[in-house]
Amino acid sequence: MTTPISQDPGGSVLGFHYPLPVNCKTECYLPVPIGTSTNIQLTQNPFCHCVIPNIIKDQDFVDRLQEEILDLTFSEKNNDLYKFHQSLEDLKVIESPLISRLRSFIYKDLLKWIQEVTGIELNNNVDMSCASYRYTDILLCHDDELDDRRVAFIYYLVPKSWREEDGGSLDLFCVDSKGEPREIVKSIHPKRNTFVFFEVGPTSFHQVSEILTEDKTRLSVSGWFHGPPVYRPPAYVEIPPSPQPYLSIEEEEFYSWINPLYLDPETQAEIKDTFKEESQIELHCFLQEDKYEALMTVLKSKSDSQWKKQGPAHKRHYWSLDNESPDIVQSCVRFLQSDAMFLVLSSLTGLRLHELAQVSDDDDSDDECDNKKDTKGQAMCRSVVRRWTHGCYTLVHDSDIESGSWALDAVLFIDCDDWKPEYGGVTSYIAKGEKEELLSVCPKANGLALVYRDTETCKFVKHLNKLITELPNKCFYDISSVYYE
Ligand SMILES: O=C(O)CCC(=O)C(=O)O
Ligand SMILES: [Fe+2]
Repeated sequence: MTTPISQDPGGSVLGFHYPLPVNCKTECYLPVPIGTSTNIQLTQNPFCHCVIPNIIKDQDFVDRLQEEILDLTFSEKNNDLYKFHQSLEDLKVIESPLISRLRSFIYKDLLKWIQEVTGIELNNNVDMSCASYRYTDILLCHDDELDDRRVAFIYYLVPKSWREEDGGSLDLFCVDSKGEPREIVKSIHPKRNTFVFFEVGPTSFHQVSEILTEDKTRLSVSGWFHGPPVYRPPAYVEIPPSPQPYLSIEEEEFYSWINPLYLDPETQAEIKDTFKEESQIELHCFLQEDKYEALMTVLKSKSDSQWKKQGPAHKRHYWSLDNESPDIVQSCVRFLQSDAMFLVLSSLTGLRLHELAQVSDDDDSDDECDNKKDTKGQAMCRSVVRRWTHGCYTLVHDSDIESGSWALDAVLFIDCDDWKPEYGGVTSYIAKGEKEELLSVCPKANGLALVYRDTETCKFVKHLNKLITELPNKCFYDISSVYYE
């Protein structure tokens, strides 16, 4: 049994004549709609979503709508999660004829239909904007949950020639037992004049994969239907591996690693002055050249299977080294975690990372630091060896315990000659809840980037995009250490 959604054929300006499906709570494949040659697919897996191809019958309307959208002003949106352009105008009130008609189609006809099909209660709150994704743009894994969003929708206006290889698929993730995204189980490739909607909930993890075509634009109109908020279970909080106190290594071993420049008291004093002023500094040529080269050679010789993929996708994607066999990489980590290194870092930063560290009088000037130092115990450190390839990133997330404490970040970059910020892979520091970037660190070969961050600062590594495939190596490595006073 079917019922046309539009009671008045004249009123259905966009030619929406799909029959109303009955009892669509389970996976089903709806009958061919009247007047079109395609099918609606409503699916429950991995979460309730629906693809309506060819939704608007009038192709001329679609083409003119696109022209009207392209006349809007777009502004760049760029942060840890995304890079694309979004319309500036408020589409809630915009009066351009075709966009207004699309809006009323979505918020009258479609809203009613979606409520019936999904059983989700919706109100008349409207959210709608246009997005334009170009080469290397992306929207990483997220769940859309915010306040009373209940159903997300996207109407695609990509060129007819859009192919799978052009990227920009809407990827849907399934979740693991902790409710975190595990893997992509479905990719919806954008098609002109296709309308997609899905239920927003704790498991609605999805992403827009990177745009890989240089000459086509993925244009879309998207937004949310709102309704009574639903219960959201608290997000899983992960416990990072515990930091460790410093290790003892042979003096000789320590001196074989470090560039002697950084042991010179005068240089140390200069670095410390800059660091105290700016809370950050980049130390060039940090390792002795022969050690750096040897370290790089061994890292490059590691097989893919020695690199372990780190997730989940709504927090991070990079490769970390499963370092079991003793080799030069492990020696470098031991050097970075050594008591001598804690002491040198104290001299370079003025932080008290070692009981023998001299803390000068002017170190007591900062009240905030004072309070913190009163409560400190033994200094600790944690290190990870990472490989950054095309598609890697980290995201800022609410349940990040890591960014809840004062810490000194020390990242040693390897094999990243000629790295350009537009490739991604840049570490950005931002104040919690703010958009403005406080600092960005671009990988520099054999550079040690030191950043002292407070509890209100978080960091992320920007998505590494397709531009890195220009480079012969197509990746870089780092050893990231965090020191706690
Ligand atoms: O454009 C798409 O396919 C999805 C967009 C999306 O997920 C969003 O804007 O939150
Ligand atoms: Fe989304």
